[in-house]
Amino acid sequence: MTITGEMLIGARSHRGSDGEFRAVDPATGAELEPAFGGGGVAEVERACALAWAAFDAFRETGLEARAAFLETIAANILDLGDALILRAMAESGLPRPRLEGERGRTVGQLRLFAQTVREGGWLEARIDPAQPERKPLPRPDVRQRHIPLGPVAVFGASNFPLAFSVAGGDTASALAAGCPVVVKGHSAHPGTSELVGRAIQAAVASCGLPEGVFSLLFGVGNPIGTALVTDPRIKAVGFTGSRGGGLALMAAAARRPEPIPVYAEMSSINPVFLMPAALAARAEALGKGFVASLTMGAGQFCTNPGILLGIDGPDLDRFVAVAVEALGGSAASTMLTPAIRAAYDSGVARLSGSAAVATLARGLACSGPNQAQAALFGTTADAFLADPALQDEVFGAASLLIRCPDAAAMRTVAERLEGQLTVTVQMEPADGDAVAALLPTLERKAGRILANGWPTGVEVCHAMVHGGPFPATSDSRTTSVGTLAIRRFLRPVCYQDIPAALLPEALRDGNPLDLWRRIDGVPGQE
Ligand SMILES: NC(=O)c1ccc[n+]([C@@H]2O[C@H](COP(=O)([O-])OP(=O)(O)OC[C@H]3O[C@@H](n4cnc5c(N)ncnc54)[C@H](O)[C@@H]3O)[C@@H](O)[C@H]2O)c1
Ligand SMILES: O=CCCC(=O)C(=O)O
Repeated sequence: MTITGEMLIGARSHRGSDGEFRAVDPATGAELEPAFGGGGVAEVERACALAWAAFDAFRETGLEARAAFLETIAANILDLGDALILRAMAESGLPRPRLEGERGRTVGQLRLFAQTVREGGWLEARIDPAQPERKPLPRPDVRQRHIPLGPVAVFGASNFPLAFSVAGGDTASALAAGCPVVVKGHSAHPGTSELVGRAIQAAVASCGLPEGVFSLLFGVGNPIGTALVTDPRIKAVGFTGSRGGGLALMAAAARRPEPIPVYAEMSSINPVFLMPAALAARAEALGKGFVASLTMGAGQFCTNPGILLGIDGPDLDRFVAVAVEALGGSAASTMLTPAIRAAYDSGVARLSGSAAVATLARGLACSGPNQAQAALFGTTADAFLADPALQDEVFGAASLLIRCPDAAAMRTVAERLEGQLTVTVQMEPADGDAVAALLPTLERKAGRILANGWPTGVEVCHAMVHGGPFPATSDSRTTSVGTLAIRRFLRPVCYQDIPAALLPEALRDGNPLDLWRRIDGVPGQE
């Protein structure tokens, strides 16, 4: 399939005329063909008009039809073959195994949402039958189902050009909910975005859906994103990116005459608590495991372990010695974009320039453009508590070890942390009491709590929470990975004393969709 540099607006391909840009191969610095035409207000207007026109029909598609649509997208992505992997490698600098794995994750995510749509539990159908004889007042017939919010704007993330981009979790969960999607593609991987976008566009056509169900827009700079978020037909936003970008879009959405939710995943340093018995039992293995997680994907994971806490002592010294050796031998890696590399360098300079921070190790020297060295820094609990800037995210393979004098200091630092996507405790059974004392704090700080794993590597499943309190995300009640993500794009509607013939299928007597429903408070398949 040829990459044309065009946007996809409903069924049409369209070249924008508001400037142009090219992808850059971060490993070489070379620009990649073709040039992509930038879109503006006119393209946003067209895409949103089509999305709104498609909404009522799309939201009433049958469960099987919508599930089949998601599965067709998955099949179309696989049919792109190696061309997709080669383009994504060239645009991201990420290695083939990573991208092939990410393609599998993207396809699996679409199929998991298809299964979820078919099951229908997301409708959360509830029926409280009328009780005309009730005294002193009769009870009306009250029924509830969830319906989609409306067209959703999705911002593709730079660091996962497949699993968090055009057909990523935000798009998959929004489409599963019955929401048309307008994607603002990331300028770091426009060719990858166009290929996947055409896979979705083809699925819309082959499944007989209204063309406005999906559009893909590109723009030069930020104006197009702001125009999209402020278009009145857009009813929610999915975003993964910088804290600044997320906050700006949240502000734009809040200023609208009709404010809308922006589900932004922004920043997290994912603290790892090295508990005493775990260090005593396996400090060396923990040191190696930490460095492997830190340097995965050049550290460009939102789940990257950016901070470690341990209690001072010889076992922590054992951990440091192994981590320093492992990190010191880690090869420099190509980062996604010059801007992300510059942000990383700036963060590393800030830490290494702090009088309260020691540089414990740096990775092997860079040997090509846009490469970055891993870094491990150390400080004390007191110094960390004295300088809030020390918990600012450094997006990349850099981490800060905090030496605590005792468990109480570890708990004090934990209380001071901002909201996180993940917190991890490396523990042995003998650490149980200490972890129990920490857990209430950890629950208040994070969306996901791990024991003895590493935060990088998010399982796409029903129980996953990839979210957390601000500033990890804009809404701690949600997740952007896992089937609960569909909830972000749904709202409940109550039907009171509505004539049976006018009720949606999900709420009709006889349960024609064979759903699990809550009848008079009792769950079942009546
Ligand atoms: N939390 C995460 O998972 C994650 C992922 C990638 C990047 N990041 C962070 O973001 C930084 C920059 O990387 P990035 O380019 O992916 O993120 P970014 O926030 O700069 O851009 C993400 C997308 O949002 C758009 N955007 C950003 N700010 C905007 C604004 N004010 N108005 C309208 N649209 C806006 C961009 O055009 C892009 O399409 C990284 O250095 C890192 O700190 C975080
Ligand atoms: O970068 C954000 C998502 C991280 C992720 O999905 C993973 O760790 O697998």
